[in-house]
Amino acid sequence: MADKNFDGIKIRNLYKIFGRDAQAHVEAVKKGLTKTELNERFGHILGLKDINLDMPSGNIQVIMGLSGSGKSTLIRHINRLIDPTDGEVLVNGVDVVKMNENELREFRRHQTAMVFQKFALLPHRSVLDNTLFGLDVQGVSRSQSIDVAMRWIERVGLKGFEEKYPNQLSGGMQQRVGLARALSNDAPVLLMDEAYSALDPLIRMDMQTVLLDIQKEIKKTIVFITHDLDEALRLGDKIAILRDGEVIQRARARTSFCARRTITSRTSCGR
Ligand SMILES: Nc1ncnc2c1ncn2[C@@H]1O[C@H](COP(=O)(O)OP(=O)(O)OP(=O)(O)O)[C@@H](O)[C@H]1O
Repeated sequence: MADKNFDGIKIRNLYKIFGRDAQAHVEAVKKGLTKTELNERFGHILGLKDINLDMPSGNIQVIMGLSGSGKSTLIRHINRLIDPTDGEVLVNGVDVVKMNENELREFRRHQTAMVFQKFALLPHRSVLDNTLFGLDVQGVSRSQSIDVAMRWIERVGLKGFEEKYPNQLSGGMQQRVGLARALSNDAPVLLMDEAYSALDPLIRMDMQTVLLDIQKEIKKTIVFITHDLDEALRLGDKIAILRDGEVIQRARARTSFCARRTITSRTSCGR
């Protein structure tokens, strides 16, 4: 289970500029150069601009926004699949940006797990073997890892399917495997990038229920990206909305009246 002393995720003054000479333009962006100007004058793309977010331990932080608003860029900074142009990404008080290669490898293995939109299952591995994958990478012994994997397979509702292969499962079932694999790692941070967007609406709701149920028990720090307002309001303890790489609104959810009003009226309510 997640460490009670885990200090959550704090993102401070994060900027990402895509292009060959990104660093040369960050001061100008800080002084007000817009995404359009940066692109037209210098051929660089502004991915993120001055992102500041506090994601407390045990919360589900939803990131919403239209296509191209910067959601994937943001979540990929948390496990440093993308290096920022400027700023800090503090996970449990440690700046991921400053980690060396070894520290980063250990951090990714033990502190974070990811669930992907397209499931990212290995087609020639069974449900059990897919679920074991992260534990194999962590070097956990087989006897121990099988116990852990079987527990999560059961918890996500796939007991009896351990020996099936991904192509023998529906999309919803495949995503349950993705979730079981991520949870088996027991990392305090769970990153979910459009994890449910490929699922049919009823299955999607089902998976939201599975996640909320499990979260009551595991209390991970979850970052969940979605395009869908209803999903955001159902899942999020906190919601941040991005546009053109900037946070344009924040809301607390599941007090959903306030959040829905906030999102539709473009004002702020809660931090
Ligand atoms: N490797 C890259 N090189 C150049 N520009 C990029 C790169 N990755 C992302 N971008 C740009 O950064 C901005 C944010 O993209 P990002 O993929 O994070 O958006 P998104 O909100 O996740 O979109 P979607 O919902 O379509 O996945 C966009 O303008 C995009 O074109």
